[in-house]
Amino acid sequence: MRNALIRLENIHKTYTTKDKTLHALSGIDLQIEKGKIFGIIGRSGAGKSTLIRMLNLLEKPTQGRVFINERDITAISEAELRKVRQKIGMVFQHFNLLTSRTVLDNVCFPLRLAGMPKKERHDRAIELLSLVGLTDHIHKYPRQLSGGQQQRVGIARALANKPELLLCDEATSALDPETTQSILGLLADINKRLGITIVLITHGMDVIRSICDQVAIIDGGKIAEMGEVLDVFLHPQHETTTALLSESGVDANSWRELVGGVQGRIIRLTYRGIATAQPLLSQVSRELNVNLSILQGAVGKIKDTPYGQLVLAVDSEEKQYAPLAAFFKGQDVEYEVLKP
Ligand SMILES: Nc1ncnc2c1ncn2[C@@H]1O[C@H](COP(=O)(O)OP(=O)(O)OP(=O)(O)O)[C@@H](O)[C@H]1O
Repeated sequence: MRNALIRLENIHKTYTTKDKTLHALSGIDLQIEKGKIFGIIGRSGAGKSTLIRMLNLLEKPTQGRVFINERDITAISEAELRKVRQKIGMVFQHFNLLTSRTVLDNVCFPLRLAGMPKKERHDRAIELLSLVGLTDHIHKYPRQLSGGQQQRVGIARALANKPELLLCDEATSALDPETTQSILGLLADINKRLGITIVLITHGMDVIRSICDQVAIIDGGKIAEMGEVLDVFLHPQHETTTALLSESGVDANSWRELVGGVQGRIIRLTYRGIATAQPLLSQVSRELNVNLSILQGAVGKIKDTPYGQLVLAVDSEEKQYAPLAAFFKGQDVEYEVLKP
């Protein structure tokens, strides 16, 4: 891949305890492009935390290699690794702030560790706290802030050393839905404005849908499926993906329950980048004299792209099917026959 910031090569992680050996990750190959937001989703115990902690080697692989900017960081000294880690920010589920320090001091802390002079780190921290919208709270203590505000401090702190990569370990799991959206909005903004690559792990497809460009679904320590979020949402291939989508209200298969009483063909139309296919349906129905009834429909937005997917029953003369397919293909609408 051109522009890969991260490349994992055949990563295995085995935990050995007294009475058993557990394969937390088995043969993970993965590339993450610079400037993207990459989501890792899976059920509890699938291996997400182990995987994200591999990216800064907080967790060392039992086998395999981790490359950042094509440099193998499994083969460098601890001192070099510390420098690499300074350029990787990390945001945690429970914020991990220093409770006895003010908001300002929390953000200054990593800068002090990096050896930045006092005045400079003060100015940089003020600038970062303004970026995350906390200018009015810099002298407060973490306990005086809401969960969302504490996470904003966590994000400002993670950005302190101008990282190239931001790792978010369930960054919104402890927050209510509204606060989750505002934190996701902040992360998307940071990605866009500062060009920082973000890797996040989550249990929720809604998080993936809101801000990610690419997604990997992991199951039992392996990658079940991986790709562009739009493709994975619209054409899930693996049963874990389908189950996770269905839990977040995206059920691509409910049309099957209606299919018994339907005459004619069943087709599926998928479109991206246009808000609604309604005018196309009216036009084709009029021009080709076909009756279309909607068995299932979903319209929405994935990140910034509107999309729709409609399952239709077509009542028509046999000779009209070919022009019908041609019409949609000509409109950049994907046309699939689900039942001939
Ligand atoms: N230090 C450890 N020692 C032994 N087993 C571990 C250790 N860390 C993780 N595991 C095991 O490895 C597997 C993967 O764990 P991991 O925490 O990566 O999953 P996860 O997908 O992040 O789960 P969750 O969503 O619940 O956090 C689990 O079976 C877990 O019990």
